Parts: sequence; structure tokens; C-alpha cells
Amino acid sequence: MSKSTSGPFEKTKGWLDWYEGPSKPRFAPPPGAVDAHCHVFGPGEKFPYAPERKYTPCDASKAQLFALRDHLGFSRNVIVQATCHGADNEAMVDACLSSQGKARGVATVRRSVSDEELKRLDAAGVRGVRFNFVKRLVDFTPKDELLEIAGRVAELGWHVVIYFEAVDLPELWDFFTALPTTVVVDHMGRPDVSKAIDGPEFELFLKFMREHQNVWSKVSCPERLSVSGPRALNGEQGAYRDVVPFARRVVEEFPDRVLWGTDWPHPNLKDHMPDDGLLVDFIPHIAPTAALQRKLLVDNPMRLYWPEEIGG
Ligand SMILES: O=C(O)/C=C(\CC(=O)C(=O)O)C(=O)O
Repeated sequence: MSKSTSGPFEKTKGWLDWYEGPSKPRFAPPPGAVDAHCHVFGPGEKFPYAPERKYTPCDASKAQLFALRDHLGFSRNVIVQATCHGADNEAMVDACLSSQGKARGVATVRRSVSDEELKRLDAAGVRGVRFNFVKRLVDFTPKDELLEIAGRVAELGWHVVIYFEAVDLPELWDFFTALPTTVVVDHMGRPDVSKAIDGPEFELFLKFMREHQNVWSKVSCPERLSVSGPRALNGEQGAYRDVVPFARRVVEEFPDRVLWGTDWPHPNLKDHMPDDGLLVDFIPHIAPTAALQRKLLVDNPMRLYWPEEIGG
């Protein structure tokens, strides 16, 4: 059954709804595991979608997110502001505030944001801002504006999450390497996994991480990056095999600077909607040892989002 979007909103034509009734993962995440990339959408009647949005999703509430967290065997969430909510962070903030300390957030802010507002977001659990360079998702924001924001949030101890396509890394290199705080790359900078893993494009990404110790990466979203599948559906235990070598390379070379997330409710997928239980079963393919899994799912996200709980 198709899920709805509430309030005066109608889903983007062809929108794929998140997967209902995900399987129980065979892989049991270590205790305290963090889903470090997920979103909440609306509900639209309570938290309206932004006028400048490029898509209108189906609603995906905090209660549904927290139920998924528990079902998958995770303990915490990092809720990332999605572009359909623009710079209105209220749905994400509301979810963090209702989570009993089990969710932290990444916000979108404009240059006009006041110091008081940044403090309010910090108190709600926000620990980073997201700069999105994916052209189908956002309009261009001048780099000087973003640098100014980065400087202000660095003072709060926040980091910057960046989302871009692999082909754009050369052009964005100088800007990214000038950011004055920890930088977290979404989905490994979206490599084209039909290209060679040791080809110039992915090598540039590895060089970015190698030469800049402040750069971290989410090894998430195989369902977006995969070209040859198979899909995480119908019990498939070897899903998205073409993405595995790329993600595994990043996990093995930078075990202390990687994060993983479901990306639920998976905005803008065009081809299929994955079973989130099977997405969790992807993890041991990219982090094959218990030690790597612990760093990826517990130690690293705790260091970045809940340092006070681990004496950091
Ligand atoms: O959810 C993601 O990480 C990826 C997205 C959506 C997005 O980033 C956004 O709307 O902010 C995408 O590739 O369309």
C-alpha cells in the first residue's frame, strides 16, 4: 500500500516509499550501535516541507524511525537534515528532543542564523551542519557564505557534513581542504563503482582522506551507488556486491574515521526500495572483523556525536 504525505503536500511523481516490514538482520550489530545517517520527513501537516525543495517525499516520522532502530538492533540515530526541509530544522530537532538522548542531529543553516539559534540547536543535540553540492538537490550557495558558517560552527565543536558527486571533487578540493573543522563525507563521495577502484577518480577520494586527517567518510548507501546489484530484497545476502570493494577499502584504510547509516527513508531512489534488514546484513561484507565493526558502528560515531559519554 502506498504511504501518504500529509498536509497540503503531494508526493513527487514516481516516489518510492520506504520499505514496510523489513526483515530481521542476520548480522547482530554490536551493543550500542549507531545508525549515523538517517532522516525524518514531516509529517507534512506538522512540519511543512520547504518551499525551495526539489522533491516532496512521503512522510517518515520520528516514531517510525525509532521503531526501525529497535527492530534492526541499533541503539542510536544521527538524524541528518534533508533538503526537502530546507533550513527549517524543526522536524529533526523535534525528533532529537523526543529521543531521550538517543538521537543527535546534523542541521542546515543559512548565513543569517543567529548565535542564539545555533545555541538552541546545540542544546537540542545538533553536532554538525550539512553542505550539499548535489545539483539536483539544492541551489548554489556561495563558498564564502559556507566558509563563514563553518567557522562559526567550528567554535561550537561541530563538524561539517559534505555531500557531493565524485566528478565534482577536483573542483571542490580547495574549498573542502580549507574547512576549519572535522569534515564528514556522505556516501564515500558517491563513487562511480563501474569504474576501477584503483582508477584516478576513487584514488583522488582516498588521497583526500589520506592527506587530511580531519576527513571522515560514511560508507553508506550501496543501494544508491550499485550499478549491477543484486538488490537488498527477497532475502539476498550478497546485495550490491559491486560496492563492497570500495567501501571495504575505505573501512580498512581508515578504520577510525568511518561511519555507517541506513539512509532511511531513502529519498529519491528511482529503481527499488531496499529491505533495511538486508542493508544491515551488508555491513559484515565491508567491515569483516568484529574490531572493525565496533569502530564503524560504535566507537567512531560515539567519538563524534556523544564524546561526553565516553570521556571525550
Ligand atoms: O539521503 C541522502 O543522503 C541522499 C539524498 C537526499 C539528500 O541528501 C537530501 O535530500 O538532503 C539523495 O541522494 O537524494
